[in-house]
Amino acid sequence: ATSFVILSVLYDAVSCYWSTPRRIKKKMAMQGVGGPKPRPFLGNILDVTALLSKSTSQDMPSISHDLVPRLLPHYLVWTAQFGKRFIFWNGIEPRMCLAETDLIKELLSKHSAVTGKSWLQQQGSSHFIGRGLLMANGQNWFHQRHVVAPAFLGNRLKSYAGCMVECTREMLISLENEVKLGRTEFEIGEYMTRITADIISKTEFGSSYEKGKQIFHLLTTLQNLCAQASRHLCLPGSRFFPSKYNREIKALKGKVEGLLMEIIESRKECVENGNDLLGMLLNEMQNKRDNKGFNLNLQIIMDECKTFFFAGHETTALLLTWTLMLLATNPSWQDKVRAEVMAVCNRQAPSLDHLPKLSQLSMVINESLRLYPPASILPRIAFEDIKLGDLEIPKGLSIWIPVLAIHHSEELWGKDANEFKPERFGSSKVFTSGRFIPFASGPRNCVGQSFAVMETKIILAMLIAKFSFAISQNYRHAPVVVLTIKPKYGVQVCLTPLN
Ligand code: HEM
Repeated sequence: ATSFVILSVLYDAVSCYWSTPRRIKKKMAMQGVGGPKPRPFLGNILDVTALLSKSTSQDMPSISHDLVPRLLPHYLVWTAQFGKRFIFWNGIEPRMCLAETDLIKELLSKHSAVTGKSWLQQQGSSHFIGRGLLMANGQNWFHQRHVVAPAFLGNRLKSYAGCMVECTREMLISLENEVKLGRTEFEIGEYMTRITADIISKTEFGSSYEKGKQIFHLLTTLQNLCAQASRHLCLPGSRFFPSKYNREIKALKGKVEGLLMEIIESRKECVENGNDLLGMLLNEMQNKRDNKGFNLNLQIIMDECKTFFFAGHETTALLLTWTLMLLATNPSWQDKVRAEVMAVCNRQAPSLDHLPKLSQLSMVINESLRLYPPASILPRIAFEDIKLGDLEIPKGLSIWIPVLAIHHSEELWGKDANEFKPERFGSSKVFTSGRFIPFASGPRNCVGQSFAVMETKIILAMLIAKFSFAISQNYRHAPVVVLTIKPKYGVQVCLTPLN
């Protein structure tokens, strides 16, 4: 029996590290899809790192939005060499870059049930978000999505607006107080990170939100540690090494889950009344307890809570930060949006009736999502052989959709693709062409999209009505990618209160 186990482990290792990737490579090569030569175990990781460290070694010379040469230099090098479709290797995982919008649309809609998140991705994030919705696959994903989606729709979604307004009011008071004390320059990204954390903590945990914020603080540290540790994942068995990272990760994970359990325990008696996200999940767990089907257990509930924070907090903060940078450097659009907010809201806090009327603001937000999409890449893996357009995609192939490159493509957007021109979102045609995918598309799109847009509109409308802002001399334009697109040194703006 022991030799059988050893043989089967050996077989799995050879299959995972050698024969499967080579089978995939051969099948794609036969269809004319080539790519750069990989190194053993590391694939093309070193090529990507070298190109990126060169392209991001300095700040951008001006506030230009031409981000692809800086943030996806490998995409440019390899498309020039191999065409629109090419395969590169992230360690042992072959990845096909797919930039054709009709094929992307087909993949994300028609094939959503037989594609999902790869083992490598799940491993990289397993300690901080586990198998929450973002990393779930197959039937588990399907059930989790059905449980979670109602929390982001209709009246439930609307019920979060009051909390968003309240958190923004608090932020504006603190900004006003600092201005009164003589401060003029603010790193606005810090404020946006804090307000989106406040909002998600309150909507997730209701009255336990202070403890929620403590959890989120630990989760951020955990996420950074996991990002560092995942660089070594290409080495077989590395996740089992008792390294310093792995020990720290384990300890932090235990602390986060301990605190989450404390909140859950304290809520046991009042589960029925929970009108926050956690309450909804706990209710669902009680209702379905006797069902034979999908079991929403405490571990999944904890993973879901961590996932909402991870997926919803930094992305929205970055959307707000980049939009403020764009408005600070385009004063005519700032004036236009302010005039619209004044006309629609008439010095009141934005209400649910006001939000759809803020069309100039929507156009600016969309243009910001196009130029600076927080999620710059969409990854998928094929769980079965798929026929995609003229391509036969073999089971096990990872597909890498370069959202940033699609959003900046001159072929798709015209010669002014790298310019800030919100007016291009004046027509609804933009949304059907498949070239605008900041929230992905199809059944597995962002479940929090409406939440994020509502939050962004409320915060920006309230901020723009209180302050005018200009970019500071100290701002250094240096976007970098660390999972999301970030301003390396923050965004410094000078605020002037409006009367
Ligand atoms: C501007 C803000 C946001 C952006 C740009 C964004 C973008 C995205 C994208 C591109 C995906 C697909 C990822 C993939 O499948 O690889 C996604 C999924 C997801 N997002 Fe968002 N998101 C934002 C805000 C939010 C918020 C506020 C929440 C929740 C409170 C949220 C929760 C999720 C979840 C749970 C998923 C996984 C959905 C699934 O796989 O079914 N997101 N988001």
